[in-house]
Amino acid sequence: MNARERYGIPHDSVITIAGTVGVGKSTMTNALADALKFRTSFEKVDTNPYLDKFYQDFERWSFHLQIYFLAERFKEQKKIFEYGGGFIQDRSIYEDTGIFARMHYEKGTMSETDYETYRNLFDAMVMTPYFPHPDLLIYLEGSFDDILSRIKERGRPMEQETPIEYWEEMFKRYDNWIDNFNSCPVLRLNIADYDVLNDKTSIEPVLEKVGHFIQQSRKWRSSHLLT
Ligand SMILES: Nc1ncnc2c1ncn2[C@@H]1O[C@H](COP(=O)(O)OP(=O)(O)O)[C@@H](O)[C@H]1O
Ligand SMILES: Nc1ncnc2c1ncn2[C@H]1C[C@H](O)[C@@H](COP(=O)(O)O)O1
Repeated sequence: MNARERYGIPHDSVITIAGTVGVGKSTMTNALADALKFRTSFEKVDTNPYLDKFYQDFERWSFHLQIYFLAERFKEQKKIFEYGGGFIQDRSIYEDTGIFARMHYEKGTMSETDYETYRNLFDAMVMTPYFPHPDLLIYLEGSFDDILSRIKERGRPMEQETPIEYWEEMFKRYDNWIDNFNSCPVLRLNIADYDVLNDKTSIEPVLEKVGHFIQQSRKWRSSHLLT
């Protein structure tokens, strides 16, 4: 029996991994996809034509970058739908608006007009009854110091040159955002409680929780459709 069957995880599940920059989303995406034999949907950082420019000048490029990310994530969403699920997605579409666009608007590095335009587009594309929400959002959390060490260790030049206050602000916003998030079921995991890089067996308790959560949420969804 494979891991997916062992933990009762449906073959068409869609699981999205959320959390602040550097917390370990891509690593968890790979570990889960490998264990479940699912496809992956990654953010393409290296080929993003705006990301470097954005880190050099937030005001000039924040709108362009949000539109780019929105288009990319929407294409990925469509791909996941066309395959009929069975995906692990690195970062949710909800974080683009709930964290990034909002933060840049509130900090004054995105104009009100640009923010409104972006929000309207986001709501028209995503917040419709036709948008398939994931079965589960896995939220990765940890201490600010641990996350900062991971950003440093990974060493993307644009992130190294960004002031620490930017990461601090994002860290606080994530805390608040996840406490109020209700677009799909959430499983919170603390990065101190597993180590999928150095201990391959530490994915097992994660899979067990994932199976449990997805079964519960599917039962809930079907009973609400029936009534
Ligand atoms: N369990 C772990 N223990 C130690 N380092 C980790 C762990 N998970 C991820 N990392 C490291 O932390 C850095 C950021 O991880 P990554 O998965 O790229 O984060 P994200 O996708 O959230 O930005 C990478 O250098 C990665 O190797
Ligand atoms: N919506 C976004 N706005 C601004 N910056 C973003 C957005 N989504 C991702 N990013 C940045 C943050 C990181 O520098 C890279 C990749 O994110 P990661 O959390 O490491 O996967 O893109």
